[in-house]
Amino acid sequence: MTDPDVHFIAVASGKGGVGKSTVTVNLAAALARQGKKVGLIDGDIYGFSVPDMMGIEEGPVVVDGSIVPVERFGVKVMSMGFFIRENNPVVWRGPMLGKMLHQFFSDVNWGKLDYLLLDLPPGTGDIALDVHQMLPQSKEIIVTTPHATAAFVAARAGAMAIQTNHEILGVVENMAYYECSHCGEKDYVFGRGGGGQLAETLHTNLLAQFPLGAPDNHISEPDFSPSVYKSESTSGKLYNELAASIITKCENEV
Ligand SMILES: Nc1ncnc2c1ncn2[C@@H]1O[C@H](COP(=O)(O)OP(=O)(O)OP(=O)(O)O)[C@@H](O)[C@H]1O
Repeated sequence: MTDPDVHFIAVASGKGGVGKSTVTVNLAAALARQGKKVGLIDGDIYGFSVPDMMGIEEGPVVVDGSIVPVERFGVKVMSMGFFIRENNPVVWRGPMLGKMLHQFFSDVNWGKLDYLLLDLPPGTGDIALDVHQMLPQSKEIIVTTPHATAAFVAARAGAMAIQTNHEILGVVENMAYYECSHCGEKDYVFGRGGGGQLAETLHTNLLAQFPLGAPDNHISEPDFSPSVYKSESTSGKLYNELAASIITKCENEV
């Protein structure tokens, strides 16, 4: 994957469970809805979850010696999850995982892409560092919840991005509030201000704030997925706005 026209965007977080993978798959789907050619690498190699979150049931196929990624919601996806039977844990050591990730870039037939998103493992461990170094040209989005501690820990992931010379596109605050479906009032159940505070610490912008709430998807729908919000839902619209601002940031630079 050496095409100079591809925008690489790594999505990082300090802590696990803040919604990094949710943000990655939804941003990828929203970019695809805006007509972009999008790839997604599930780099959370021990804790892969992207295929399940997107409702992918099939695996990639090999054509002429190269792996063809699975396409879902217009997004081409590669994940360690495709190569692990059932839901077994990955018991490989770091260097093997690094090699595997390398192959996701080199041996996969991505075709023409505008954006390649990378769901990083949480934190600042070896694999996160490997991935940062593997993609020197990558930009980054840092995901946090509004809680002050989450934002504090996420600042370390931001510092890693800066140390590896990755440009930070901005901060996304997930689970920012709960909006009452009856009266519309917002309840800041996990506290307030973490995203803004993190953006300030990293000298960047708060790009988006996503509310609490699972997608209103039903298993009987033909394109069911547990985690991709419908375009016309409240969160889906916010993801469309985030995708538009990412496109502006990435494509309008000189
Ligand atoms: N805005 C949200 N509202 C409700 N639930 C959410 C929201 N965002 C994420 N979740 C849920 O929170 C859980 C953690 O989300 P996710 O897996 O995206 O986090 P993560 O940061 O990638 O975690 P890890 O790095 O540990 O894999 C999932 O069950 C997901 O469905």
